[in-house]
Amino acid sequence: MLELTIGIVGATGVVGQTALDLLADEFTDFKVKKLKLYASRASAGKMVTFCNSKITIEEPNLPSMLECNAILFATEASISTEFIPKLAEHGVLCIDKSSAFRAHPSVPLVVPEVNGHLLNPNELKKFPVVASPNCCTIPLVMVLKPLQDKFGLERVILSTYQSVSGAGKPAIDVLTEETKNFFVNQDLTCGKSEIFPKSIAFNVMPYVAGILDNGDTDEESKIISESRKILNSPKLPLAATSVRVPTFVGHGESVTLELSSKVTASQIKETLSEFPGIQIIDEKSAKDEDLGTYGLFVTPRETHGKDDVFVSRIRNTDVFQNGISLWIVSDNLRKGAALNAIQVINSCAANGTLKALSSK
Ligand SMILES: NC(=O)C1=CN([C@@H]2O[C@H](COP(=O)(O)OP(=O)(O)OC[C@H]3O[C@@H](n4cnc5c(N)ncnc54)[C@H](OP(=O)(O)O)[C@@H]3O)[C@@H](O)[C@H]2O)C=CC1
Ligand SMILES: N[C@@H](CC(=O)OP(=O)(O)O)C(=O)O
Repeated sequence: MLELTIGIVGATGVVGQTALDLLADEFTDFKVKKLKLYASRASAGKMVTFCNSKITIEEPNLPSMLECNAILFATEASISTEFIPKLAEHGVLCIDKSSAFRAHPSVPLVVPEVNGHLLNPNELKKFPVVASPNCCTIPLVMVLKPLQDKFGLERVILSTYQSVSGAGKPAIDVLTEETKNFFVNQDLTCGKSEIFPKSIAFNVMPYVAGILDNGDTDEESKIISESRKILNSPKLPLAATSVRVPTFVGHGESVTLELSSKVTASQIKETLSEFPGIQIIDEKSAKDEDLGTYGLFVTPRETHGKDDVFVSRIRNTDVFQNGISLWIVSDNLRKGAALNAIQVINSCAANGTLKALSSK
């Protein structure tokens, strides 16, 4: 098995911490020979325990990062922009969780189950950078891809229900504080925090990141453009409304789509259940005792710590000629972020990319 030195930039954040958990689980096909952790100046010097060894957090710096075979960037886009081109030049595989390189024409935007064939060792040898999509894009394309391949995809209308962990660790603290304030001080002013423009506790907000000139939010625009790139369908009509809700982990997505041919709900179930990484929980006619762990449908909280993308509430709708509505939910920190990135490293270990890069 390939033994690798792996780096995580943003190791103290929610995505970085999830990546650490996943690497400690040893679910990967490669072995972590050495782990190097990076965060901001405020965290530099702190110790993190990983598999019984203590690792000192460093500020990102090129000499140290060049010791890595692969680095996961789980911090803001400006850090990726600063370091990734220099590391790539030296043959370090960079997996970027930020949005910095997602639209770059020479950078593959990869969900391994959907377009893992883009992890081509010959191409990655030239520029070893892989972008990992937005946490709503990943589960959405996991569901759209098998339907597109089998039935043809005409259009998509999406509304998201995004947990606060999508906005990082400080956002989890804001929801906790606002909730405590309500119960302890009976204070529920609709004031803004440093993270959200209005109070998020006991509220919902049709606003995830800034609003662009066309009226979409930045989040909506990313979901649209990234889905089109991954599905290789640059003109796919896709309308998205991103909504922040007061849950901690797990993003939900309500999707209505039009397919090119007439399809029943049971054909959709059959097709999706054959796709790796998807679980269908949609037993509306079952008796209570036969419903299993998740019951009739899956909620965001139930996905916490789970790797799969869950699909429920699959049904025909007459709003389009061949219309289908369904509910998607997954752990935004796992498949929506850290897990997808580690799967990319895994695939690059398996297909010879990392071996080719180390001999560069
Ligand atoms: N959360 C999610 O669901 C998803 C997040 N992403 C993307 O992943 C990235 C990380 O997000 P998330 O974990 O949620 O964010 P967090 O706010 O939880 O963590 C941010 C991390 O970045 C570090 N950091 C901040 N400034 C610097 C710096 N100058 N140099 C090095 N490290 C720095 C922080 O270190 P310190 O603790 O020292 O401040 C911390 O480790 C972002 O690009 C985000 O857009 C993508 C998909 C989903
Ligand atoms: N913005 C998303 C998470 C995220 O970080 O997305 P992106 O990597 O596209 O900025 C959310 O808040 O739920």
